Amino acid sequence: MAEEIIQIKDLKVHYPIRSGFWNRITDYVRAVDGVSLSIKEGETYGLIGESGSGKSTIGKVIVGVEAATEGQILYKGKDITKSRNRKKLNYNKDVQMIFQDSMSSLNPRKRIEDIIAEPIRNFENLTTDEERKRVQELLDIVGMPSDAIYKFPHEFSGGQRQRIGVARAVATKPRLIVADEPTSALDLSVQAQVLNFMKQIQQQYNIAYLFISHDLGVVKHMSEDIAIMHRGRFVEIGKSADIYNNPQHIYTKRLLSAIPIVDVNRREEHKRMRQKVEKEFQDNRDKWYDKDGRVYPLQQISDRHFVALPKDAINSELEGEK
Ligand SMILES: Nc1ncnc2c1ncn2[C@@H]1O[C@H](COP(=O)(O)OP(=O)(O)OP(=O)(O)O)[C@@H](O)[C@H]1O
Repeated sequence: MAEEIIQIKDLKVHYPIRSGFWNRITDYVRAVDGVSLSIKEGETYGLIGESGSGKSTIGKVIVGVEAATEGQILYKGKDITKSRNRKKLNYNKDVQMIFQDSMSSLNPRKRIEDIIAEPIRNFENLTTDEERKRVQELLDIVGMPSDAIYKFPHEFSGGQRQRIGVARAVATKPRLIVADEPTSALDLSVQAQVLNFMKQIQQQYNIAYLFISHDLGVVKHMSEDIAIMHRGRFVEIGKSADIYNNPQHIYTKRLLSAIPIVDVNRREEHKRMRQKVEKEFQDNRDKWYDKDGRVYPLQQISDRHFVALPKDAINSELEGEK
């Protein structure tokens, strides 16, 4: 069985809000408020939530561009919030990121050769010929022509730039890639191509992905395990098939009901189902959320399925156990 490559334990990221003449801290944005997850080697973990739920912040802490307020991140069992462990484990080489917006994440003034070679230069001492060979291999892997090396990012389409972003992320032969909405800026048909070759590369190189998206439909095709996030906390986590077939939290049900359906004959039925789910959500939100509008801690409901059950359900279960 695959080993866990990364474990996040009770991660919190709170950003201070300053105000007033003295610019004092008056409150905190609890962007991430106590989440735990683990990703196995070569597997994809899907992180789903609407805008502002805290998904990108988790990704940023993993790649080290944001700091954790509390909690631990273990890579191969070692806490990488300590810089000596990051160095010892080659963490910065092994963990890479793919961004949503390839136009702003690829330097517009650099040629593709330099963009892809940059991470290699940070970690390896290759000759110019060796480096060019590696860059051309990487372009080949993501299905781009070899003369792309002489061009600049604006000379490519969005889908092609996303491929270049993937080639760059794969350049250091990473073990884990944080993919933050990698296809949400692309047309549907191009999305499918990019997702397919991300899967191919994963199998070829045994890379694990943390796949971040607001789109449940996309994550379903990519991930073995998923977490649904809302206001900094996990609402429901488990095997993606279990959550899709048997969602338990009213928020998850609402997200699933919002996925558009293709079959025109079922549109009316789907509309009625959406209205029913929305009513359930509005009628019951006080039970499922605390006074700050946050979900309660996760409870295990079956082998790998955890749900942030309402407080009443937790209390009545405890009553039952007495
Ligand atoms: N540097 C920061 N300072 C203060 N607040 C921040 C900072 N970065 C993010 N936030 C806030 O933290 C919350 C979570 O942001 P985050 O970007 O992680 O959400 P997200 O789910 O990835 O959303 P999106 O899909 O829109 O990127 C938001 O309320 C955001 O405004």
